[in-house]
Amino acid sequence: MAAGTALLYDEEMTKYKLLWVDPACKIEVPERLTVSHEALVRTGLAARCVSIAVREATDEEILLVHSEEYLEAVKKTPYMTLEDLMAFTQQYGDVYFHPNIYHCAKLAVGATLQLVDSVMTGRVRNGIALVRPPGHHSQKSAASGFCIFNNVAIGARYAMQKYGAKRVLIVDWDVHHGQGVQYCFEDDPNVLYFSWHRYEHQNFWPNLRESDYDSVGKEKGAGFNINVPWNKVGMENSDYLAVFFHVLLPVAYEFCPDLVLVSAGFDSAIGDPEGKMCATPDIFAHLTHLLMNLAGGKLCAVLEGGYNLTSLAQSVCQTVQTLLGDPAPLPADLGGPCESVLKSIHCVRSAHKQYWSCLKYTADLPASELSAKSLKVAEQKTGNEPEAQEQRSPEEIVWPEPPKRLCPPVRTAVALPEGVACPDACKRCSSAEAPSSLVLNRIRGDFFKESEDKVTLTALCDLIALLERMAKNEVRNGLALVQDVSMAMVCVMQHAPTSLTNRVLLVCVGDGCVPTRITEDGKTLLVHISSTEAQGQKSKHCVPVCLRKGCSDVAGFMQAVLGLLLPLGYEYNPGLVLLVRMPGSGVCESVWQQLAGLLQGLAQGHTLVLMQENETASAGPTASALLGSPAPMLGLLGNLLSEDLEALETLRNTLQADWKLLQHQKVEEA
Ligand SMILES: NCCCNCCCCCS
Ligand SMILES: [Zn+2]
Repeated sequence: MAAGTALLYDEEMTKYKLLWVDPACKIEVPERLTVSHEALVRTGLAARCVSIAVREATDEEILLVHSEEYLEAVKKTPYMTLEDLMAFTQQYGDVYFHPNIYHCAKLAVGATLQLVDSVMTGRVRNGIALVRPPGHHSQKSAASGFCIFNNVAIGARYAMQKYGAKRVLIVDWDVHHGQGVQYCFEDDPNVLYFSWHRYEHQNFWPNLRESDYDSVGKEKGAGFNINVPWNKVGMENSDYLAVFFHVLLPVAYEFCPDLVLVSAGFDSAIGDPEGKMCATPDIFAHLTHLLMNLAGGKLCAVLEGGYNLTSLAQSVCQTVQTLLGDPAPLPADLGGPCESVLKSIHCVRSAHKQYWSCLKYTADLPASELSAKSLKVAEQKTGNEPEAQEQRSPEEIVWPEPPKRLCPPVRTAVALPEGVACPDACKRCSSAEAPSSLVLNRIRGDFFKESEDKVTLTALCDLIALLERMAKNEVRNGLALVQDVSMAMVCVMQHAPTSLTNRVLLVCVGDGCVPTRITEDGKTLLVHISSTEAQGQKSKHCVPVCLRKGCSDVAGFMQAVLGLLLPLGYEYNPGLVLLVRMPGSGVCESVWQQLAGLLQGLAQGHTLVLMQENETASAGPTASALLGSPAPMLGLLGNLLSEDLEALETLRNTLQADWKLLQHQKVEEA
């Protein structure tokens, strides 16, 4: 299993800049790279990465995307006079040339390809290339938006040609639409391009009609181009997460890529003069985490935009720290997506429902939306400006520093019955060392008035000992094999330190009943995925999910996780995630590992997995997920059962009054 995070950077790419006056280009400065790299060095993150040398791209590599005419023209720029450079620049939009920019553009592509090599060969698990000039706006025969060569588009073609990558997912979280990438792959079903971008009904650069949600790709590529327009500024963390849960992740898992490229632009962060959004830098820790179990963890992030030097540096650090495997606290008070984003999400899901079975049950767009589309086009004629923006200048906007992250010395502790081997790299935890007799008495008092079943008692104490070490942040997460998972659940809820259990997300996988004393204690959110219709009451804190084919239904299970469990978990923001595998759950190993991997984005990674002691075969795979190994790819998901999808949709529509992050469509105004 590949490990390690690559970091590609070379100060040579700082050696070009704007040589004349152009208000549209003055924000693209060399300091963007130096502040990012220096922040990684200062925080000690750079030292934890595997430094990979950059190189120049070859002509052949550049020609994977660009025309010979364009390449030949750019080759002449190093020898141009200032006047010639200005004249040459005139033919393109919002970009500038410099005698050294061709050299730097080759290094940006070369760095990207070195990163792809390192990940595809397994030298590292994932990585980031800090490059300039950026790439996602440049086209076959045109420079655009500070971009000369399309780094990520070339990277995708290179991965398919050299490594036989079948399906490449490109996630473009930059605040601008990477039209260059869209044009490159719009008829290619092997490259799924996802972009969100400031649009304001075509009033924002690059002001393209084809940046809207109804550009879904062409011919064989139909369905493989996803545009999420931000029609207002000021988008927040909840908006970004809602789009991941209700648009990107369900489709990305259905697409099942064997490589993820991120056009990592950070002009979508707060303080950026271009984006004018309000999402805080720590959101990139979670966006990164949510992508890290795709493609067996093969993720290459390539810098695009980001023009506020403070939020850029913080966002880069947040991304790298998560690539390195460190857990992140959730952003504070996550709510639901705003009205405008609800419309965008609904429009995108509607435009793509015919291509992706996970979107099949998207409700029709309200009539108002459809007419609004034509209305908006009408409005273009008037070119009316979006409403007045924040009066403060971007430099004056302040936001809290991203929170420090806990990194417990022990990643995974295990409480196992005698005779069960401790999985590699895990630390065995036994009560022999830890809790005072107080806990033992408490447990004895609760569980064993009469019989003194030593074995069970010891197992429960081992479990509590593990949780006490988790509460002290000596241990990040844990795995316990127990005789009776129901009893163990009750024991955890009763005896674990309250710092962990004041809000517990309890995820039960498989048939079986959960002790009601748990679901009524007001400090638990239960999500129970099983094959049986909900017997007990359904409530805000008790969410039964029924998969008619049971937990062995990979597609249904993943859609329940991505579109229901994760949004609930992020909004609930638990102190502990208790993941329980009920006896005979039938859940398949790789789905179980996906779940154990994804849930570690919550509770700062404090996940406790409970399994029946006879599931020793699953102890190894579960431990590897808890240790941070990416879950195996699921392969192409089978078709979703209509009844399950509909039931899931109904469940979300019922619960969204209480859980706003479940909102994903604009229901017809009453
Ligand atoms: N207000 C200045 C207009 C700049 N328009 C081009 C932006 C390119 C971003 C590349 S990520
Ligand atoms: Zn941008």
